[in-house]
Amino acid sequence: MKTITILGSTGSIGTQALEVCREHKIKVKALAAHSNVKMLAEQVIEFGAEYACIYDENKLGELEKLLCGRGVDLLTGMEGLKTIAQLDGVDIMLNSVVGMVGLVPTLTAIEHGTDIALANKETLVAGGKLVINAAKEKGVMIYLVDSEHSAIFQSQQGNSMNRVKGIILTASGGPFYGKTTEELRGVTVEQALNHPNWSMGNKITIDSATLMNKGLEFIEAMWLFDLRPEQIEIVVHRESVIHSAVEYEDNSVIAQLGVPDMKIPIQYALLYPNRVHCDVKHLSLTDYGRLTFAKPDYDTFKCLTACIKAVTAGGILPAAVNGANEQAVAAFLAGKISFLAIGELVTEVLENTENKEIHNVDDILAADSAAREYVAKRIEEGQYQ
Ligand SMILES: NC(=O)C1=CN([C@@H]2O[C@H](COP(=O)(O)OP(=O)(O)OC[C@H]3O[C@@H](n4cnc5c(N)ncnc54)[C@H](OP(=O)(O)O)[C@@H]3O)[C@@H](O)[C@H]2O)C=CC1
Ligand SMILES: CC(=O)[C@@H](O)[C@H](O)COP(=O)(O)O
Ligand SMILES: [Mn+2]
Repeated sequence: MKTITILGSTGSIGTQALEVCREHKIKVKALAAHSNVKMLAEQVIEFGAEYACIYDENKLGELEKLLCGRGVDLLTGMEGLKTIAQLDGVDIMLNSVVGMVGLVPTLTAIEHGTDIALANKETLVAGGKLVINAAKEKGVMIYLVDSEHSAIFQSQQGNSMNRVKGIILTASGGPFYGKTTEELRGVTVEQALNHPNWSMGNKITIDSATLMNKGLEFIEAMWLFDLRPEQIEIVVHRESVIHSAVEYEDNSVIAQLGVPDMKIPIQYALLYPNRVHCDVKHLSLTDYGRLTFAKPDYDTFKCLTACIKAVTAGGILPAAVNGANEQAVAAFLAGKISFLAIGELVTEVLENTENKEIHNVDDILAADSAAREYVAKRIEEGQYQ
């Protein structure tokens, strides 16, 4: 029986991962959330976890009350996440927290030699070089949860002798596909959260609407599959049935398909290499009738362009655009800035960040903080309402 830990167990990925654990009898040793103390306590009780971490210290007292007398080790803050990342006897740590906060726990688990199932894409965007190098050095496996990267990985199975020419990274286009900048002026949070195909947490759903998500995934793919920017073609595929594809040297293209349900890649990551029953709908291609493909609109969706420019330049710029985006998305969700301001702020940070090489994790954290401060200041100045 496999034993896992989950950071971000109360979120969209975390709760679906626990469904997989329930169905496939995976032992859950530790769980962590940010502030949803009630759901965390319920999960800890149901799955018999030995450790529980609530990141927000102010909620620790409440967690103590909810888990009183159960012999669960209670943790908080970054130290708590790092403790979970270094537990012995764990086969896989699923990192499904949202945002850059996942970077240090990922590096800690790798250092400890624990395999990782990675949903937390911001970790690779900001710290790809450190994460990949550390994983190689320690011989740690990174199982991929993001649907496109799981699809690329799945499309490579049995092809280790074959040369990859490039990949096709599919994008749904989000709720605002086909809209002009003028039409995007004044769109609401509710409209931006209305993803056509996927049910996900708020931050990634906004990233899908701005196409930042595809920019983050472009960077993620470069690190995971050792690709150059020109080897990645982004294709808008409105139906989200083809989850991405790999093109080989002979121009043969191998893709992974399925209904848009994260249970498939989550289960594949946790049970790899086994394919067993998964509680999702059957894919009926005849019900779809036809599948469509188009080029993305790089002018309107500025975040996508900013990500590609950032990763092409390298250094701290991917961390900077990611930090700017995290700050801007939080402000948009809080009703402080417009939808279009997200792309403008991310671009502004890209253009105003002096690039540097990354030597260690502090370089990444500093670039992230500087970008966030820049965005917060611009919003405070009233530039982006
Ligand atoms: N949802 C999806 O389908 C997909 C998501 N991803 C990626 O997976 C990650 C998670 O996404 P998603 O599940 O949608 O996000 P959600 O917002 O639904 O969930 C985020 C989870 O992270 C927890 N969390 C946030 N900050 C911390 C922290 N500092 N310490 C501990 N826990 C924390 C939250 O706890 P709390 O509930 O207490 O706030 C919650 O459990 C993101 O990086 C996203 O890009 C990738 C592909 C698909
Ligand atoms: C489910 C998943 O992996 C998301 O990252 C998804 O890709 C979002 O869809 P789009 O960014 O393509 O709209
Ligand atoms: Mn994805």
